[in-house]
Amino acid sequence: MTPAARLAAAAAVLDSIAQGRQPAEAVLKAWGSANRYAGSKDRRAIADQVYKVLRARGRLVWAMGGREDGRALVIGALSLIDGLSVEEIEALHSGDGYGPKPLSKQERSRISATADELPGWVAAGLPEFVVEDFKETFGDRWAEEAAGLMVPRAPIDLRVNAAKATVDEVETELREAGLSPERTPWSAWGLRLSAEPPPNVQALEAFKAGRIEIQDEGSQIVCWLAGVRPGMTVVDYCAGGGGKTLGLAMQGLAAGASRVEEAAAPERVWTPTGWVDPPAGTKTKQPAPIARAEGRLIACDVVQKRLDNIRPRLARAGVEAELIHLGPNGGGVEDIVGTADVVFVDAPCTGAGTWRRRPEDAWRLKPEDVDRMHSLQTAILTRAAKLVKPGGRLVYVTCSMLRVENEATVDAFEEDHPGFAPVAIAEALNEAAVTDAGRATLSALATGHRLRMSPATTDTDGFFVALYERTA
Ligand SMILES: C[S@@+](CC[C@H](N)C(=O)[O-])C[C@H]1O[C@@H](n2cnc3c(N)ncnc32)[C@H](O)[C@@H]1O
Repeated sequence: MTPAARLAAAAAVLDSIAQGRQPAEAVLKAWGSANRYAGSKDRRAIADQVYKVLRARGRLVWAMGGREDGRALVIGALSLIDGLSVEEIEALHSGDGYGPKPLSKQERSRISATADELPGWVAAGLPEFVVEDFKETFGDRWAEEAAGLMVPRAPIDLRVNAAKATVDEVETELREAGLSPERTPWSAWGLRLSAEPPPNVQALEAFKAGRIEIQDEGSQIVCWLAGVRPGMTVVDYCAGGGGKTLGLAMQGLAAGASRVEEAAAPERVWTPTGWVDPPAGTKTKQPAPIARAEGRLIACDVVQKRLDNIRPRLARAGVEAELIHLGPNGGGVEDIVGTADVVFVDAPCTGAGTWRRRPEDAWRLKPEDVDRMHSLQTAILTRAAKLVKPGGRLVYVTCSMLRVENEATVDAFEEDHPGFAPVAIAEALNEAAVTDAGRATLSALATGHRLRMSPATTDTDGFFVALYERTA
């Protein structure tokens, strides 16, 4: 494809992203499948152009006089981000072949204009109501936090599965596969891969055999703060894709079972009616060992499909868990009420902490979505709290950076639940699978029982966590 044709394709992809709810990555993949003539270099160049625009969208809409279509945003990016002259941009818009049609008078005048003074929220690259929330939360540091959220190419973090390997073993294995993993600074079980060039983690033997999972370091840390120990009853109340379920399971491994003997473990396969042993002599690709945690691990969700999707992940990791499909008002867990040692609430949220990976979500968010999330989170936390036994721990987590979903939600919970006492993050870190640097840094960042991580402060996705112990 010519450079001009790639620009036209990027504009079309941006229009599809704006019209739907699909992640940008999925839209790009679909475009690639529908346009087989595009080679890998073309697809890469188009993806780069698309993400460049998504990360600077607010600024580009502003520069292009309020236009939000893909063509205008691509033209704006060529001028504002790539620094191309009007003539260079015109040359790419000759209308020849599959390239975009010539610039209109209005487009030419927009990119010829000297840059206006940008309002703060436009310069920050976030929606205006988000910037207001950031100012309240971060004070003078708001712009730094906002910039961190829109940085390109967030690294890819892996969590090593203690049931199957050590960090040293996986690090060696990945190096032998030609990758350059580094230890994550805070989580003791994390390895970090550069996003450039993008590694195909799912194709790695270590992934297929369940020795690693893709999990942001911040997400690993919130699991370690749950304080799960062997023998406990642990409820992952909003289990979703099961990422945290697997992290929690790792903490619950009995000391003696922390490494599974692959040869000794029976191979079992998942069928719709449960786990069965395959007939003698059958070879199966199912990862063999089940690292049986002592106690109970229960993963709940209101969406059955999400629970179904956890099964292969559990199987790959060699973990057993009970899966419970919750009713719309939390029905289905009556027998657990007041019995759980740990209830982990990874609440539905706007995902504003992950915008460095999915910048398109920033522009889809409406203020009313955030308020709706706050109400849902408060209701879920209240329901989930009932499952905690006296002396047990309640963990509230979001991957949002917004005060309304974090401080405001736990403020409301604390006011209505005097029987839940705060547990200091610093105290929880003493038992957590973190490095010495992690213990020091995260303790210093915490405000008592609340901790906020972010791209700007911890180089992780944005996470908020609050810890409680049921005292009455
Ligand atoms: C942030 S996601 C969980 C991500 C997951 N813990 C992980 O690490 O992969 C939130 C989940 O909460 C679920 N959810 C939404 N409403 C709920 C409710 N009322 N009760 C329990 N879970 C709910 C959603 O279906 C979604 O899967």
